[in-house]
Parts: sequence; C-alpha cells; structure tokens
Amino acid sequence: MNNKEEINLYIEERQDTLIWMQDEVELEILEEVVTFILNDIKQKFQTDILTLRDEENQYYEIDQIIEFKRPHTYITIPQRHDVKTLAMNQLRQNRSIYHISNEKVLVEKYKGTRKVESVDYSIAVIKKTNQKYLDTLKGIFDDLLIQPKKRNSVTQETQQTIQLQQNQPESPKFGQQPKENTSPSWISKRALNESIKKCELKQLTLEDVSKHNTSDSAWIVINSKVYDVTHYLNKHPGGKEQLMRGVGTDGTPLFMQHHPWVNAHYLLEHSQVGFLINHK
Ligand code: HEM
Repeated sequence: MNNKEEINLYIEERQDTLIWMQDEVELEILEEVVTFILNDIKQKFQTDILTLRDEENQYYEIDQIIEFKRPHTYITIPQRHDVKTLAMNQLRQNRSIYHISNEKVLVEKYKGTRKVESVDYSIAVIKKTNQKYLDTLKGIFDDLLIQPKKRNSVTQETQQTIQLQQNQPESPKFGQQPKENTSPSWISKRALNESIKKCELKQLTLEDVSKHNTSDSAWIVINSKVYDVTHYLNKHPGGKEQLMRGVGTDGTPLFMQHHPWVNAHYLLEHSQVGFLINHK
C-alpha cells in the first residue's frame, strides 16, 4: 500500500506543504513544484537568493530536499533580518497545501483555519511559469556578466542558468570548508558568489553593530570584520551565553581572551555582513 509523503517549507507567516503519494510522483515533478514555490517566494520577498535549512540548521539544495525528503525546511534570506523565520511550533497564518500528481497540482490556500482558495494547476503551467522566471533571470545575468565565448543553443544556456539558480548560494555547514566548484560552466559559480558577496559587504560602524544584540539578530565584530552569528549561537562550543557576551560589540578582546587559536574567519566566512569602519 502506498503512503502519503509530505514536505513543508516555512518562511515568515507562510507555510507551503507538498503532499503526494509515495512512489507515484516523479522526482522531476516534485522539483518543479518546489521551484515554483521558491520562485513565488523570491518574487514576494524581492530577492534572488534563498537559503534552505532543516531543523538542524543544515543547508540544502532544492533537489536534496526532495531526495532526502526533509519534512521541514526553513527558508531564510541572507542579510534580511526583517524577514523572520518563525519557530516550528508557531502557527502560520498563510498555509498552502499542494496535492501533487504527475498531471496536476491542486493548491488549497488557508488563512488561519479558513480555506480561502482552491486552484488547479497543470504541471505544464507550472513548468512554463518556472521557465518564464528563468528567462527573466537569464536576461539579468546576460546584462551583468561576460558572455560565453561560444553559445551553443538557447536550451543549453537555459540549462546552465538552471544550475546557477539551483545552486545558489553555496551551502557549506558551519565550520566546514566549502567545496570547490568543479563543474564546467561559462561563469564560475564561485566567482559569481564572490562578486555578489563583495557588493553586499557593507561598511559598518559600532553603532550599526550594537543594534544587532539579540539572539534573533546577533552581530559581532572580530578583527574588524562584522559577522552575523545568529545561526552560530547554538553551535558555539563555548555555549550560547558566552558568545552572547560579545554580541552587538567588538568582541575581539573577549574572543582573544578565550581562544586566540580559533580561526573565526574560517568558521564564519559565509556569515560576514561587512567591515567595521571607524566613525569619527
Ligand atoms: C566574543 C565572545 C566569545 C566568548 C566570550 C567565547 C567564549 C568561549 C568559551 C568560554 C569557550 C569554551 C572554552 C573551553 O571549553 O574551555 C569557547 C569555545 C569555543 N569558541 Fe568561543 N567565545 C566567543 C566567541 C566565539 C566566536 C565568534 C567563535 C567563532 C567563530 C568562537 C568559537 C569557539 C570555538 C571553535 C570554541 C572551541 C575551542 C576549542 O575547543 O579549543 N567563539 N568560547
């Protein structure tokens, strides 16, 4: 007998639940539906980059969520602290349930416990919408990046853009060296990430840092670099409370007092939000 499978995606007041019958729906279709939902989230929150993690704070790519059937995936947007991810046991106001088959998706939308909408999408429409989103993205990339030496065909380029989009951003675990990008591509994913990151790193004052002094948004300065350690708090080997002592401040002296041998930048490179500048 076949069982029901379920995946939940969470961001702010929103919960998207995918339900399908085990072994009846092709993985490729599930991936299209997850992509469809994530594209919608990207548009609503006006961002190109989403980060996906499970309850253990482990990072995932879209295809991995499906492959490993992560039941709960939390979506965050790097450096957007106005977008909160609610705790698991908190009720979400906006819930959509996607009942998926190989031909169509029935979406039921709820506000609280009240059902407000029920829509049918054919898989073809979902694929088309995803493709449209990619084309828009491709347009933006084309404007931004150096063109490939040889363009083979539109489909191949689109395929590469799919890879770029789905692999964004790189997903190392805290404390782990990110894997080198070895896949051939007309623009190195790493170079792209780095250029995006460089643009995003801000010049910050101690006053800016002091505003992020809670466990919901915890910034710390170590050696003139500002890191967002919100997600490292529960991973800090010395405990959350110890790390909180330095949050919102230049934590370099405390850091050096306890463990001058620890390479903070290696551990927190991907959580850097900027550089400390002297104000006045
Ligand atoms: C600035 C505020 C901080 C304080 C007060 C603090 C304090 C501590 C304390 C008391 C320990 C336990 C040492 C022991 O077990 O004997 C510890 C361990 C550790 N902390 Fe921190 N810490 C701070 C910031 C950080 C930051 C920003 C990082 C990292 C990126 C970090 C990474 C570590 C690591 C890796 C250990 C384990 C060290 C080892 O096993 O040798 N800490 N910390």
